[in-house]
Amino acid sequence: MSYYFAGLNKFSCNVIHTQWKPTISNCILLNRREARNLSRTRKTFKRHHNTTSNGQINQMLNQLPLYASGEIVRGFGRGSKELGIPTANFPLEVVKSLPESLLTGVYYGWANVDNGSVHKMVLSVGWNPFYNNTEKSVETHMLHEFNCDLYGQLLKICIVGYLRPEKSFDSLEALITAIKVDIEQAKTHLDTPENKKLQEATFFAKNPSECECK
Ligand SMILES: Cc1cc2nc3c(=O)[nH]c(=O)nc-3n(C[C@H](O)[C@H](O)[C@H](O)COP(=O)(O)O)c2cc1C
Ligand SMILES: Nc1ncnc2c1ncn2[C@@H]1O[C@H](COP(=O)(O)OP(=O)(O)O)[C@@H](O)[C@H]1O
Repeated sequence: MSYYFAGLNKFSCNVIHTQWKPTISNCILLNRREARNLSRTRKTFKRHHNTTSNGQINQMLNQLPLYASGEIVRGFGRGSKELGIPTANFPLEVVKSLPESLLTGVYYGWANVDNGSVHKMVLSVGWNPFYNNTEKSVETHMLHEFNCDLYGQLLKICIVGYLRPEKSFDSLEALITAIKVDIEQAKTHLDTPENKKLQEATFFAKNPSECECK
């Protein structure tokens, strides 16, 4: 079988790729189908960001899956009240610690809170052009109903794939519709066997030191 490689960066977790192929470090092995998916994502990305160079696109996509964690802090409170789509926000230091090559836009992946069950998620990275935010934010909406708020708890995310760039919209309804489409796309992408594997990542377990995270 032919293999293709996607590099990981310092935010990634060793155990993910060592489970798959212990002899090769800092790489993910992709089979032909996965490599085709990556190439398709690259083309979608290029269509949306036609000013972005191939180098930038490759750099961004090659670092996925990308892992991050931090305490959940307050945002503007619009997610629940205006959109009906609550988003758990990372503090500024976590936002700043993410690689600059992670371009702004909408992503999908996996997330858990305080080492609990791992849920599908959609993620917004950027300045929310519809609201013209002045501060960059990284906001996670988990596809799960929580019966309490999560402020102060530990959020861990694994960013798996890219969906689209951030946009401004003519109305709040248009923004909500776009996010609902993102959610449906995320559900489908995360159901593929290669993406489902990442839900089991040791990164999400209680004691991260057990997974040799870098
Ligand atoms: C999947 C997803 C896609 C989003 N896409 C956009 C977008 O295209 N443009 C935008 O201005 N904001 C976008 N947002 C961000 C929302 O505007 C933001 O989450 C909302 O304003 C709540 O912010 P708050 O947590 O500060 O209250 C997106 C959020 C999510 C979860
Ligand atoms: N499914 C969910 N995904 C993300 N956050 C959720 C979810 N359900 C409840 N929450 C809670 O709602 C908060 C987000 O609501 P939101 O109105 O966007 O407020 P904020 O602007 O303070 O982030 C999260 O910080 C979390 O405490």
